[in-house]
Amino acid sequence: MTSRFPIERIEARILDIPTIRPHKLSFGSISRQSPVIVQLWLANGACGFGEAATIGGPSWNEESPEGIQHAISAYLAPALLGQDGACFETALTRMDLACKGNAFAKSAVEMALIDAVARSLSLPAWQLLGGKRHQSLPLAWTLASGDVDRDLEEAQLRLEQKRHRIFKMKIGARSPAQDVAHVSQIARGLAGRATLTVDVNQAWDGSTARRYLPQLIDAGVTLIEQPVARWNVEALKTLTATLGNRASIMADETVCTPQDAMLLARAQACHVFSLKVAKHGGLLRTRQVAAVADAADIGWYGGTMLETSIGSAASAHLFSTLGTQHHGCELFGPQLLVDDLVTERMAIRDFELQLPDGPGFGVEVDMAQLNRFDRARTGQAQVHIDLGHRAATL
Ligand SMILES: O=C(O)C[C@H]1C=CC(=O)O1
Ligand SMILES: [Mn+2]
Repeated sequence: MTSRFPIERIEARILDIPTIRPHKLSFGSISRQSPVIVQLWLANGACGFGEAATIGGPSWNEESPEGIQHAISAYLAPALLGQDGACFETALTRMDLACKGNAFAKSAVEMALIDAVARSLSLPAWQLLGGKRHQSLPLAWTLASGDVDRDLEEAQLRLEQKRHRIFKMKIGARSPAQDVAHVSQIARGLAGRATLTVDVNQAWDGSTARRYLPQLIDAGVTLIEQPVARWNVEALKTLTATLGNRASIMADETVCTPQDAMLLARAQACHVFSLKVAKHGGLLRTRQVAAVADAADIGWYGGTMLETSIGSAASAHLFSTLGTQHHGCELFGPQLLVDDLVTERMAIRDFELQLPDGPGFGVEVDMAQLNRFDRARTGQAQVHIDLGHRAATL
């Protein structure tokens, strides 16, 4: 069989882009994002873009920007050069043979491949991913300044602008009692005008979660993300069974592979999966995890790793193809960054992200912006996270 879209060149670079304010999570505080941006050229001249963003270097999970860039240039790119770019599954299998794990790195390459092939065909990426079912999705914003007044100010503004009315609060860095007080104050300030989520990012053990989650639910929280360590499926299962009639439990770090999804589904250990293209290892594998959710009557949420508009648009194309049992999305990454890499961002109207059309992912990359933030040009140091008072308590 002759190759229709031979892959000619693949390049990966690390960018450093400051955030508009410190973003505080259970494991530390970040003040910049360091996405890896992939460019993939086909022999026909088409070029696609992909992105893998981590949070706090290798703090959210094992992969770091430096490791991702290395995996791509040393192992994944050589496995794909000269291959037919249109055979997406074969490309994924070749990457698996060349490299175990490294889901984020693979996702960035697969993204660039799908963008390049879709552009060659003058099609939106969603056309290659099953077809568009949603024109827009409710868009959440994360309140994570660490300060109640600042969080409330941010939320008020975003409500007035009709951009967001779902707010996710990052907790788990302070004591559970302090977190309950913080969340309750915000809930009182926004009463009746917003939906509230908390993301504990694995910080609590099972008994802390059993004791404090009911208090957060009493305060008005309706969706609870990854309250316990990613291995702690037993605790997730208990929380799902006991809190299920009052709030939904969402798995994030626990659900990466389709096998993780099966395990959670069999154990009835959550109500919702947070889907993230990077942790699932690409757009196609995110569809596999979503299919398990669908088959098990589990809902989905369009998650983010705080990508620029490149990775966010790619995720938006995929999310636009998924089923109806969703809890909206949080593709707000571009808004948290001081600047973006595309000429025009996806639009937000009436609290909803307008899901883009093509060609490819439907965003045009501004090469001057890529060069402006390129670590190879700016010579920035590899500083990713401030462990702050979390480390001081150890
Ligand atoms: O969900 C996460 O764990 C990571 C990320 C998503 C939104 C946000 O503020 O942080
Ligand atoms: Mn999360």
